[in-house]
Amino acid sequence: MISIIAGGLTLLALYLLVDNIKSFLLKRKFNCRNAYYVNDGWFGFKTFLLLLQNDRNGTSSENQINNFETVQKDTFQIRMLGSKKIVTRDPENIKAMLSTQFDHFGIGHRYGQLKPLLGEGIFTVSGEKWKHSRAMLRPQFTREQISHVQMLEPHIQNLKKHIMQNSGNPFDIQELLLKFTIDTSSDFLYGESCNSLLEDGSGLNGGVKFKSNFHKSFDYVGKFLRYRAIANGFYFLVDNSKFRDSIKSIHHFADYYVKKALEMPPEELEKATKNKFNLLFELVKETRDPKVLRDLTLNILLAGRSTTAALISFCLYQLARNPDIWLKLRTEIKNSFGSDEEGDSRIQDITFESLKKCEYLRAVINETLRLHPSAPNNYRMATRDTTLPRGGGKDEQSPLLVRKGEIVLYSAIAMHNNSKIYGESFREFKPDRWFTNDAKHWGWSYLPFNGGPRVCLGQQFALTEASYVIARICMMFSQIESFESRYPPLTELYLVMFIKNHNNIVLRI
Ligand code: HEM
Repeated sequence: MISIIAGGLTLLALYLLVDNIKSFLLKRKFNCRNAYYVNDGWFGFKTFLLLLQNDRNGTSSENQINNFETVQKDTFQIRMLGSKKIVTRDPENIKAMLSTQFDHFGIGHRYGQLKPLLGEGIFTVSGEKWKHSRAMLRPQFTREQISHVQMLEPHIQNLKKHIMQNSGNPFDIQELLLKFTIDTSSDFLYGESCNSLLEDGSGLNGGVKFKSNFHKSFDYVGKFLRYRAIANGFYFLVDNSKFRDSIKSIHHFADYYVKKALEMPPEELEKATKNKFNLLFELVKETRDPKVLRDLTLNILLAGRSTTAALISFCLYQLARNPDIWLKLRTEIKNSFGSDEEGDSRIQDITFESLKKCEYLRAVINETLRLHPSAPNNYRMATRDTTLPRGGGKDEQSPLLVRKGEIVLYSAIAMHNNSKIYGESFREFKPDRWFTNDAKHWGWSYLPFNGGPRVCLGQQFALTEASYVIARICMMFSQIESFESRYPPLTELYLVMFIKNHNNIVLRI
């Protein structure tokens, strides 16, 4: 027995020795230097516990920004639970991973982590499968941009009813926005909304009781998946029966519509598509595999619903804190589309194109996503031995060796909050910065939607939907006030960053 253990240890020592020699030679070959090393002295256990603590306290996004400021580096190395990780906010390194060296980096354990909910879809797969998924979905997004705004108005009316019920008292807009975006997403994806905003229980659509189950299940699973992502390669340990039951109820929802679409005769399907766009009907023309249809639509739902709700929620939080900006934005919107107050609302004039012309609105949204990116951090895993262009050595100008299987964490929120890029006012909400010359040079330093081949497919969709909601709120209400005194606010991170607990605001006509 002792000889087996001794043999095993010798083999391990030999493997480590050979691996270290390989690293040494690769570093020499590519002129690499090491990145600054943040060592907690406990094999990364303290770092991990701190991460969980910050998560609980709502300070994890703040902590990400502070970590870079503390070490005064744009790239550093840490050890978490024994394994080395490179952490970066350097735009050059992020660009390399997402674009110029796209093939050298993959999405790591994402498939296993998200598979129970998403199966094989654009968000979870790589290589040829990903290319196929993306090629199938891309045409739907260009078409969709044109037709989607009119579809939003009935849901705006449902949202307004809730706001009016609070008649000038604080209420949690974030909760309502999550319902709003699941209503609009289900409408867009399946041609029928789950109508979670309707108070009359009319979630009983077509005999399936979605209302209470669907959005609650989706929220629960979203939270749970975050912990599977944190567990990294050990994601399979993060599981419970509520998680599995919630997924069943989400699948039940999607399968109901998929079955309905597959049972439709082709002429009826064609007629229905002409009346009103929905993604499922378009995809049924490409494939009749129910599992593929479920996976594709749920991937879009996960990617697009909470991210857009978070953007609108943070935007209203900022507008409520900044009366001058609210006034300036309302003036632009009133000039373009009128207002309820003046009795000259021109909802029919709000289109994809006319919203794009509202420059101040776009600057307000850009600035919201700079300070509060819905996906504040992300990671990639090296698929081969490779390098990153910067981060090595004291001056961080030397390349950095990344061995196959190593994880590089990148933080959009820390990059967006870097004074070297955004100047001394980097913490302030200043939409006007988007009209300065500096803005022309931000490029890869501004990355709310990622970049490169896996850039967000729904970027225009999300910007249009958020612009529409914010424009309509400006038209319907003359005053906005916030009851969240903390700045920056405490946040919670599931897969998407939200304001922790509630975003309590008041809207008055
Ligand atoms: C403010 C709203 C949104 C933000 C900030 C956002 C951000 C992102 C980011 C950062 C990624 C890259 C994830 C990664 O590769 O690791 C992504 C991917 C994606 N997003 Fe969005 N997103 C938003 C809304 C939407 C919407 C509304 C849709 C669809 C309706 C959508 C569809 C997708 C899809 C399909 C991908 C995967 C692309 C691929 O891997 O090829 N997103 N999004």
